[in-house]
Amino acid sequence: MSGTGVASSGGRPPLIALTGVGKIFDAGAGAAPALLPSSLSIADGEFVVFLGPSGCGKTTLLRMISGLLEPTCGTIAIAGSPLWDGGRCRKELRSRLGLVFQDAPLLPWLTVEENVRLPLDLRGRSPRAERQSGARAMLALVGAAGIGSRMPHEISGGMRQRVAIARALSYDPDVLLMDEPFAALDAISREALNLELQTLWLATRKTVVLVTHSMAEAAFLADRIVLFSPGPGRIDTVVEVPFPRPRSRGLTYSPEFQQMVRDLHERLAGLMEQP
Ligand SMILES: Nc1ncnc2c1ncn2[C@@H]1O[C@H](COP(=O)(O)OP(=O)(O)OP(=O)(O)O)[C@@H](O)[C@H]1O
Repeated sequence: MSGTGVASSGGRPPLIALTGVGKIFDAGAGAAPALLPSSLSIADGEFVVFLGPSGCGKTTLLRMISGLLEPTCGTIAIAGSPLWDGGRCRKELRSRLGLVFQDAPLLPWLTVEENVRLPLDLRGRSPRAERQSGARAMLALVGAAGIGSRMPHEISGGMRQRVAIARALSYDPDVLLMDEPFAALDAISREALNLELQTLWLATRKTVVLVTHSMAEAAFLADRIVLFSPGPGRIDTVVEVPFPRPRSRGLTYSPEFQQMVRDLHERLAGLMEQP
């Protein structure tokens, strides 16, 4: 396992460039920073995982990259253009970012297919038939073909997360931002979805930024793992994951994989012990 405190994307041009990005929620006296200034470059097509203890600012940083939350300091650039412009998130850049959260907020009065189609329907730029076929193709891509006419309460938690991913992909974003997308699932479903997410990523080569607490999930999915120090958090180290793809379930039983998980554990424990 190699690690570096320099958060670069290995010489490739960054799709996402974070420079000194930090956040203080309440700038009043005594307010503690949620994230200390942090820098990172993410290349087009990379799979990056944010890993760190609770409260270290992973979600805060992901929300800032998604354009939902304005940084207190620093700059975020998407394909070389600043995401924020005079306190406003630039819509044309935000539309290049797809979001998936832990509990997929599907609208309960719409069918699965209507939920997936919703971003396209709201934009209304393409004909209805095209939106319908696009939504079906996205459901097939995430392993949820044939459930389009069901209602959200009729499908399992794993299926709901698949639907949320299909919806995020429906408008063909360049980047998929995922905040603990599988945390609420049982271990078997989570493992299956990790395998499917890898397959999806290999097929689409979207840039993915995923937040997790799971060291095994990070080691299985990531090209690079970004380790955060505890609160007030900041990006501490970036670790390259050497395992070739496609990665199989068998990899997780190998001594190399288990060593990597142990190393991650020790690094995080070391960060927790720092004064
Ligand atoms: N809206 C908010 N207002 C005030 N403080 C906040 C807000 N959101 C987060 N924080 C604080 O910012 C810090 C970082 O929170 P954040 O949710 O980003 O951490 P995290 O690493 O994602 O944690 P977890 O892994 O538990 O989800 C925490 O101290 C949290 O209490």
